[in-house]
Amino acid sequence: MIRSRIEQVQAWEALDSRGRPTVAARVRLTGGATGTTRVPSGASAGSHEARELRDGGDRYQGYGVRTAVAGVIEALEPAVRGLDANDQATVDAAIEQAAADAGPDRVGANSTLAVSIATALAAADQEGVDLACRLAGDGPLLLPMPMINIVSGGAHAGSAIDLQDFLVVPHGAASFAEAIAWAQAVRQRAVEVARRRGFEEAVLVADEGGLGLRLESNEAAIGLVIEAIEAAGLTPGEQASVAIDAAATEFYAEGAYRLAAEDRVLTAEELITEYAGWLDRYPIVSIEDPLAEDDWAGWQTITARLGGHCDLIGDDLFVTQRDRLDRGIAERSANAILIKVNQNGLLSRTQDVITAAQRAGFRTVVSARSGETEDAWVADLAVGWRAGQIKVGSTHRSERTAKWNRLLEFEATADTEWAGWP
Ligand SMILES: C=C(OP(=O)(O)O)C(=O)O
Ligand SMILES: [Mg+2]
Repeated sequence: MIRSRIEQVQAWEALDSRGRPTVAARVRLTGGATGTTRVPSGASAGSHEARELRDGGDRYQGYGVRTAVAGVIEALEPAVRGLDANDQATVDAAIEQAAADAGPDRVGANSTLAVSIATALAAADQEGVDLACRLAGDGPLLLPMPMINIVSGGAHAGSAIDLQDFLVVPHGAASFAEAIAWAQAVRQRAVEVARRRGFEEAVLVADEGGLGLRLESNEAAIGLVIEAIEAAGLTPGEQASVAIDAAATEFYAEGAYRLAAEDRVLTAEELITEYAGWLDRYPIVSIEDPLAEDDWAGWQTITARLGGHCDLIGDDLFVTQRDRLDRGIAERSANAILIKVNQNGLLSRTQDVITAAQRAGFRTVVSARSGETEDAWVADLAVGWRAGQIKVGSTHRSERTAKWNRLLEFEATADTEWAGWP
């Protein structure tokens, strides 16, 4: 008997970290192994992402996923039952075909990802190894450099400021554990810095655990992170620097970038000049989504101007889709990519995207979503695919610490390499 055949797929509604329903699934194999997962969900989602299916109507204010759960049971389980879970590509192809046959009103990317990931976890369970080891094959596991949210704005913090994330990158750390310890100290000090500036609400955390502060400008958030780095006893630029996720699609409309917190409207050229000024004044190692998802011309301009100075990471630009990445590589738009498996909807296709990006010399950052769960497998993806960097939120929310703790466990118990600043 082949013990790794898929015998059963179960699915149900679980809750994500925003308290919204999300699809959960369990895959059981003939040998008794199981894989269980809950899928994450974005708030500042790109419009070209694989679509998650939501019920609409009044139930859970339109956030229910009963239809997506039914899609797993009725459309996907019959398609994958009997397949070998060790053959992820064949399972994913069957999921993709069944999803296409059923149509987007019955099966969403949240349905397909649940089965795809649960299959990979079941196969790892059957083999008695971590998912990271299966993904790495014979290669060594690489612990990624973390970037950790300190100040939040945009869709994750009630638009307190316009740009979405101001993060710390502890690139001078000698190990992953030291990197987390430094980042945690910076996050802790940021609360004190904010209180000194009169922000009593600095105890409030945004969706990914950053501080949601109504600062006087977006640039002020950079200054606050730098001050917190210094307060933690670290040297900005040498031991720790700033990363930004502008999530610019969220403040772009009709050809212009509107910074509401500063009452300014900028063209792409003016916004690029703004970023260039920040790069002159502060140690900034990366800017994610500096421009909107379809502003390809702006992306070309910023990559030509600033690509030699920092990572320009495409999130909403690429949405972990191969065709958009290929265009970015050909046109020299961006020099790095954010990898979010639920933007794609299938594990093996996501692996194809990160492999293509690495071959093209792009930096790669595996990322969680703003709506997360206690699942930690995103850490396995980063380590097994040797991404080099990871972004899963702050050190102050347990759906985030689940991932940091998984990486700390890898460092303490497995044979790993430390990416350092890749
Ligand atoms: C993680 C992010 O946010 P969301 O999940 O809301 O898209 C992001 O924009 O990088
Ligand atoms: Mg982003």
